[in-house]
This record gives sequence, C-alpha cells and structure tokens, in this order.
Amino acid sequence: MVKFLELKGFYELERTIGCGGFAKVKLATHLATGEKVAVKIMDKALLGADLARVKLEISALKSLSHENICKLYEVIEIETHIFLVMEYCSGGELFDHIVEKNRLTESESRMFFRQIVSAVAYLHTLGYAHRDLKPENILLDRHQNLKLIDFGLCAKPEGGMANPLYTSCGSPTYAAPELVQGKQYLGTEVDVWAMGVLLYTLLAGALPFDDVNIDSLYKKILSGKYEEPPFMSLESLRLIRCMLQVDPTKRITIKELLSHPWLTLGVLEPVQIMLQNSKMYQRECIGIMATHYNVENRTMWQHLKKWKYDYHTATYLLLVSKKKRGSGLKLYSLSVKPLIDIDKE
Ligand SMILES: Cn1cc(Br)cc1C(=O)Nc1[nH]nc2c1CN(C(=O)N[C@H](CN1CCCC1)c1ccccc1)C21CC1
Repeated sequence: MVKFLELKGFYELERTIGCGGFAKVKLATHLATGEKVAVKIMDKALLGADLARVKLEISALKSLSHENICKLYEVIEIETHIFLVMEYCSGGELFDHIVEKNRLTESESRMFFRQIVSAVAYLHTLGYAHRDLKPENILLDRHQNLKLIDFGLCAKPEGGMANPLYTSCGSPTYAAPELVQGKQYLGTEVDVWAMGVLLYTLLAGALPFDDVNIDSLYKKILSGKYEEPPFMSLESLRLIRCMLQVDPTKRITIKELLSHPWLTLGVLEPVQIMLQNSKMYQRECIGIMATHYNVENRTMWQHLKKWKYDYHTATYLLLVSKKKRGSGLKLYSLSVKPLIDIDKE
C-alpha cells in the first residue's frame, strides 16, 4: 500500500473499513490524542467530475456540527489524493443492524428515528438537503448513537430551500415520486419521503417499494401503494402514511415531524435540533494544546479560530469530544511538529 508521507507521524493508518467507487475508508489513529478516526481516501485521478461533489461534501461538513452527523476533523489535499479525517463510528451501518435483527421494535425504531429527524431537521435549518438518505448512509457509534454520512449529493439551493432542484440523484428505492418523475422537487420534501422509507424499513425489516426491474419499481413508487404488515401499530402506520404521500404538498413537513405523537410517545419532549456551535471556545482544551506547543493560549486560539481543518483543528475537536466523554485529556509528543502560524503582533 502506498505509504502516504503527508500522514506519517500524524496518523497511523490501519485496516480498510469501507470501499466505494472512487474512495476507500481506513481506520486510523490520530497520534497526538491516540483517538481512533476514519480517513476517507480519494484518488483525484479516479474522481474526475466527482471532484466537485467532494468539494461540496467538504464545504457542507465544515459548516455542520450535530451529534447525529459524522464530524469532519481535518482535510488533507496532496497532488494525487484528498484525505478526509472524520469521526470513527465503531457500530457499523444501521443497514447491517436492521438485517441482523430482522426488524426493530417500535421503541428501538423510535430511539433511532428521533435521531435521524433531529439530524435532518438541523440540516434543513442550515439550508441543506441530504438527498441520499438510506440505512447504508447511517452509521452507529459505540453508544448506539446514529451518525449521518455521505453528503456528496447534498444540495444547498441558492436562495434557500424553497427553490426547486432538478438533478435526479440518490438510490431509486428511497427516491420520492416527484424525483423519479424528473419533476421539479424540493430537497426537504424528498428527504421526508426517504425518511418514510427508512422508518418503514426499521419497523418492517423490508422495503416498502422494491423490485428488481427499475420500471416496475418506479410504478410502485408512483402508486404510493405498499404492504402494511399486520404487526405494525396503527400509530406507526398513520405516521408512515403521512410521510409516504405521493403528492409532496400533502406530505408531512419536517417541522410537523419534530412534535408528531409517534415520535414523542413515551418520550414527552419534541425532538430537539440542538443548534450547538462546535466552533466554541473550549478553554481547557486550548490550554492543553497551548502548553503542549509552548505558545500563549491567545496564540493557540488565534490559530484555531481560523478553522483551517488542519491537524490542530483535528486535535482540538478530538480533545473537545474526549472532554465531553469525560475521559482524561492529554497530548502525546509527535516525531513531527505541526506548524502554528505565530501571529504578527
Ligand atoms: C462499516 N463499519 C463497520 C465498523 Br466496526 C465501522 C464501520 C464504518 O464504516 N465506520 C465509519 N466511521 N466513520 C466512517 C465510517 C465509514 N465512513 C464512510 O464515509 N463510509 C462510506 C459508506 N457509504 C455508504 C454507501 C456508499 C459508501 C464510504 C464512502 C466512500 C467510500 C467508502 C465508504 C466514514 C468516514 C465517514
């Protein structure tokens, strides 16, 4: 395997945990903190036109900070490759979790679905639509928290979410009728449909619309007809019917979802969006880094607040997440020293 010199001394690459078309994901260790991370490695030569999607995903990830969205720590671009250093989710794909259990109970589905709704509502609040929501793009961390990934197809229509989109994208199985018809569509409405397919999959352990033949799959989606399994509660069926509405203007909105009775059943409060800002000033972590690199706290923060998504950004974000987890904060000395631009006074 080509040894990427740019990572040497900062990260230790381990086994491959994912393989996609033009990219692969490897488990790695962020050496200054000892934390596990996932490095998405993209070969620019193989990317071709998809380089634009990668740039889109990077700019989206840089502005997203939500506990159910997989965190970006560092972006490293060299002549031949782009590396995205991201949060490591050790629970694997939600897809495999459903397959393993055949189907989930209503309460387990609710626990997961609330997290998905929270992440998607947060996305929409910031003016993004994911447009490729499916169980393969939802990972679990070690505490069964869900993490949304793969923002390569996300859209941020200029002029806000009210402006229609055209590009047909994402997997047909989760695609809304207006999308498969090639009509104008709203990203928010298409995401709600895909979440309806997701919720059905969680509760039924099967897809509402499925067919090996793409044309009959489209017909089923456009009919909006799917099997309602006998074991599903009336409340669940009612919610799914509101989400899998063929007419997007009749479809439930993400705002209504947040406080829908099915989602709040036994949980009381509505789903929170948590517009927490990760770009916050975390005194203790800055202090530890400043001491470690032998610079003033102010100098360290001057560098960090530029959010370059360099090694220091990764170290800071990993320390903040470690602190939130309540584990001890310490930094290891590296064989190589990442630069800190000492600001001109
Ligand atoms: C599957 N699995 C099992 C364990 Br244990 C951990 C994982 C795992 O993938 N963990 C993980 N943590 N963080 C990440 C991952 C995977 N991962 C991903 O970004 N994985 C996606 C998976 N997509 C789903 C549909 C098409 C590809 C991927 C994208 C391009 C190439 C390879 C993989 C990140 C970096 C964000």
